Formats: sequence, C-alpha cells, structure tokens
Amino acid sequence: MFRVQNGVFGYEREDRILNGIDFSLAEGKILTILGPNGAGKTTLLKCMVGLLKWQDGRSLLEDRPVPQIPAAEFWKKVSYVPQAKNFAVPYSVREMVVMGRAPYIGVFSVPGKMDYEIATETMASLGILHLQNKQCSRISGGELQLALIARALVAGPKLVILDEPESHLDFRNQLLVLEKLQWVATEKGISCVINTHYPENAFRISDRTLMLGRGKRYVFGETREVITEENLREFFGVRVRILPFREGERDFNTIFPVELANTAFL
Ligand SMILES: Nc1ncnc2c1ncn2[C@@H]1O[C@H](COP(=O)(O)OP(=O)(O)OP(=O)(O)O)[C@@H](O)[C@H]1O
Repeated sequence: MFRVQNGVFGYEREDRILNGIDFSLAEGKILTILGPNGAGKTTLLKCMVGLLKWQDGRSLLEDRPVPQIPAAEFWKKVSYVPQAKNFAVPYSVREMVVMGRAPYIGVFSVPGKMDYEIATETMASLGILHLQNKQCSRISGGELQLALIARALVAGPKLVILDEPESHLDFRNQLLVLEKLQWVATEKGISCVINTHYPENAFRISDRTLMLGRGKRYVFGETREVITEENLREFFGVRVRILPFREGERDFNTIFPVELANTAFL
C-alpha cells in the first residue's frame, strides 16, 4: 500500500544522507525504522510523506506517486504523529483529538456532532476517554502519546507514521503504546511506520524493519532477518547477544548489549 522507490536525499546536495532507499509496506503491517542518532530516520519519515522532497526516486501510496495526490486527500489517508516531547498545546485532550478531523472540516467551519462522536469512540477504544477534559499539558507522557495516536486515528487513515512513540515512556507505558499500535494494525488494518531507538520493541511488534546506518547504508527486510547480532554491531557499533526465549505460547527476544565494538563506519 505504501512504497519508496530509489529514494535519494541530502540537506546539502553533495552530502546525501539517504541513497537508493527501496522498501514497501503492505496493509495492516508494521514497519520499524532503526538506526543510530543522526542516521536520517526523521528525515526519511519527512521524505516519505512529502514534507521534504526526494531529490531522486519517489514515494507511492496505493500505487500513486505522493506528489500527485492532492494534499486534502493525502492527509485523510496518512497521519503523522510527532514526538510527544515537542508537543505542548493549551487544549483539552478532547479538543486536541478532534483536531485530527481537520481534513474533513472546512476552513471556516468548526467540528460537528459527528466529529466529536468519532473522537469519543476513538478515545474509548484507546482507553483514554476518562482524560478527555484534562489539559494536554497536565497529563503524563504515556497518556499524551495515546492522545496523539487518537488524534491520528480520527481521520480514518490507512497509514500512520509515528516518530519515536515510546521514547520517554516508562516500562509499562511503552508496552501499553506498543500493544495499542499492534491493535491498530491487526484489528483496524492500518499500516504503521514507527521510528524507534529500541531494537527489542521493533522485534516485538514489527513485521518489517529498515535499519539505517551512517554513510548511506541500510538494510530492509523481515524484522528477524534485519535485527541480527551482526547488523547491530555493524550499524550501532555495539556487540550484542540476542537471546530468544518462550513464554507460554509466545516467542520473545532479549537483546543484551555486551560491549562497544570497533567498526570502521562509526
Ligand atoms: N533541517 C536540517 N538541515 C540540515 N541538516 C539537517 C536538518 N535536519 C537534520 N539534519 C541533519 O541530518 C542528519 C539526519 O538527521 P535526522 O534528524 O533525520 O536523524 P535521526 O536518525 O532521526 O536522528 P535521532 O535518532 O538523533 O533523532 C543529521 O546529521 C542532522 O544533523
């Protein structure tokens, strides 16, 4: 449903950060993007949705080149969730969530009954309805992240793109946000692209992973083929052990950092 073909980008023309990026994401699947600080993860998200312009190559949504899709139509199908830490608005959770209906509301109009009903339903499905009258500046980081996800969902998107949704959250809230995102993908059939700093989280919820390194290198594929001891050593400069274990019916992986590794690229 979404793909990037030969994506090339650099803030300075001669100094490219992204080179020849190719990947695709099917409906209802989760893609995580991993990589060290400064590798270009946020830049990739911005290029994907057209906030930055690819210098070569293109993004396609449902087989249509993104620049050819009218903005009003595009933002009904794609929602972008920024990092919660940069997000301080003087609104109640309910007002903030209903703003996600903007692509359906005329420039000179205000949200109607139906918009509020959709917002209420979405907050309830994410378990945050009890917060609806609280100010966004007075809720916890985890609650704010769920409110931002609710705001993204009220437009009824086919693709949600999230920039580090579980950063700055405690252990439990990380799990809560990850489980809600899995629910969004599997129950609602919405595809998700998630920037994360946590390989274990990527292992836990993603179908595909794109690991981005400095110096224009990347690997893309099935998560368990991309998150390997070799790739983590090469891309992050850390020697890790990946330790699989089974709990009930489910398989998990612990990724344990053993020591810094010397690599030519870092
Ligand atoms: N507006 C800009 N103009 C010039 N260079 C930029 C701009 N934004 C980012 N960069 C540079 O591009 C590179 C990639 O930045 P980006 O924010 O995409 O990395 P990232 O992988 O998301 O990093 P982090 O994990 O630290 O959030 C960095 O070297 C950064 O300094």
